[in-house]
Amino acid sequence: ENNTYSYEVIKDIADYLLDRTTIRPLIGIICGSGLNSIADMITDTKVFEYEDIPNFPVSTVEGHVGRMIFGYLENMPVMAMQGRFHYYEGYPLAKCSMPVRVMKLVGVRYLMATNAAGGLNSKFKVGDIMLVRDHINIMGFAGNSPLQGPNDPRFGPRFPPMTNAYNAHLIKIAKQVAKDMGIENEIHEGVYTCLGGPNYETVAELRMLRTMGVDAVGMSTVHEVITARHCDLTVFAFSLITNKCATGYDSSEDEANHEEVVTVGRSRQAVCGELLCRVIREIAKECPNK
Ligand SMILES: Nc1nc2ncn(CCNC(CO)CO)c2c(=O)[nH]1
Repeated sequence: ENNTYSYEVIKDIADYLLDRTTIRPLIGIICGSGLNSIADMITDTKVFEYEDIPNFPVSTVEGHVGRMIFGYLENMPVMAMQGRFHYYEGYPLAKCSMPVRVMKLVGVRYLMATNAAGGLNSKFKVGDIMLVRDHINIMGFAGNSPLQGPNDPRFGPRFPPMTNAYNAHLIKIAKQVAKDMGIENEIHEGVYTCLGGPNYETVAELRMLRTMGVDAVGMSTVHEVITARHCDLTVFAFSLITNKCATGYDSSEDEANHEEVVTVGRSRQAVCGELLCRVIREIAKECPNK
């Protein structure tokens, strides 16, 4: 059943974590495929393996470990998920997104989500970073939403708005940070969509998505962001473009494969980590009493 995580169960998980660390995170981070080293930058850590957290799901995807890391980045208290849950693993979207509600009840105010994605926009090169300006919730078009089922008003409203789901101020900061880092020609802004997976897309599906204005395709993030906006977290997200989507039928177009996704992720995680830390540094300046 979609909403197997009641407020009370989520609260118990949050309390389990809060009882075992004095760290009180303001920022929640989700590490995408191959981007686990972002969490390795966190200092003064308290690490929880997912399997040790009562009622928490476990990650089953290669390239995804399964632990929640509390600690500090740029002197900001954070909690980071190394390994997330995907719909293609057989988890309902509400289960994939429940860690965001745990973050909310732990006291987090910002969600920073990263993912690996296929580049659909022809301007994107492998290794580029796309700041998510907006998303298209394709799975929601068929009624598949993490918010399906009874609404608990303690999290948020029955019908939450999704305009400006991705905070424009943080996108502006990220673009300035990219300029400071000298990577403005590897940074883009665009629309992300999440498909159920685990199969990659057909050429016809990719052409349809491109026609609909999608710039990058993945299998995560959208439902986590919907859940985050429902409980009023400020959202920042970026996609690491790990491969170009094949939009032609000639065999020269490279076929997506997971090993390549993780390899590119690992090769670009330093710049991804640097970008995230510099945005956090700017957030820290705006949160005097952290
Ligand atoms: N064409 C295409 N290229 C991609 N590169 C990474 N991902 C994100 C999905 N990552 C999966 C499998 O690599 C693991 O979660 C995708 C995708 O969904 N589609």
